[in-house]
Amino acid sequence: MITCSAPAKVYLFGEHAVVYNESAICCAVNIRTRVNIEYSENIVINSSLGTTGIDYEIHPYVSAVVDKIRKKSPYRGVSISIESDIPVGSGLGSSAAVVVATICAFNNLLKLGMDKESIASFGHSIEKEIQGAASATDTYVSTMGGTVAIPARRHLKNPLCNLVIGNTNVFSSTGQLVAKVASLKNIYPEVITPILSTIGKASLRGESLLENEDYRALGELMNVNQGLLEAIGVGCDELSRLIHSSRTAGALGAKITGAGGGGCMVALAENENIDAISREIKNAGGIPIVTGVTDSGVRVDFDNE
Ligand SMILES: Nc1ncnc2c1ncn2[C@@H]1O[C@H](COP(=O)(O)OP(=O)(O)O)[C@@H](O)[C@H]1O
Ligand SMILES: C[C@@](O)(CCOP(=O)(O)O)CC(=O)O
Ligand SMILES: [Mg+2]
Repeated sequence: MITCSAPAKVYLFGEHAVVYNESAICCAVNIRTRVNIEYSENIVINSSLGTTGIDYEIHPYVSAVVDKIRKKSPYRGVSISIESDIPVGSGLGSSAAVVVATICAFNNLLKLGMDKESIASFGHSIEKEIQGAASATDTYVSTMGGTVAIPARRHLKNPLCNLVIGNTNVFSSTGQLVAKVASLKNIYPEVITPILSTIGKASLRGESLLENEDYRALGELMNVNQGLLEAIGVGCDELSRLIHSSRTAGALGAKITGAGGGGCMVALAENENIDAISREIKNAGGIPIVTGVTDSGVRVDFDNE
């Protein structure tokens, strides 16, 4: 049996805009998905979503990995069992983490000899296949860990501040939200394109603020980014409540992370405000998760094959 795990991620800046090649800053965070794999008579995929064979309804991402690897290097069967601390369909990159950890597990079981760059780019091809348009950000950051400036893939200083995530517990499908932004951009290109490009500029400015450890300004620009995400239609009442409560409780900045339309927000917080922010997220109907950036991307946790 082999166990591989991969982390979730949050965007300090740039979700959605990054799909149109604008800049983004994305951090791997300390919440992980673990994938166990072993040889078996046939193909079994087990997760909190159910137990299936190859099944593009219930396990589209894992099924796509299984199919693609089988074409490259045929094998008889495997049993895959997934345990995850990352809420599914919540903007924390659960899809990227499960894809990257599954590829890593196959890589070790079948001795495919893939390096991390190949795992990340294989992961991106799967996200594109299932999600429709998809940036390479989630799969890259989940593979490599750390705080990464996109598109340069430059590792930045990890923020010394805390990250308080608030989960609305409202499921949102990334594919649908990406399609919604595409449709808005199609109808009003002269309005939406500059908004996406301004998000990219906020992100670029964020790179130097992060390097200078100017978290006050970083938070202020995260709030600007939030306004622009609202403008492209990916906000919702539940997210707004958590974002505004976090700011009232002292967050330096707070915004959606990931696709939006539900899912999670992230607040940048100094130590003394963590408890108040968590409490206010709870009072506003959300589930708080206090976390930090991890440098540990995808990894093998156990291998006795
Ligand atoms: N633990 C898991 N086990 C099986 N599939 C998962 C798991 N986590 C995520 N997925 C897959 O990823 C999908 C959610 O991906 P997505 O819509 O991109 O949201 P996000 O990546 O923000 O969580 C799920 O519907 C499921 O297909
Ligand atoms: C909206 C987007 O920028 C991020 C989506 O992240 P998540 O799947 O919601 O965790 C899409 C992408 O980059 O492919
Ligand atoms: Mg996803």
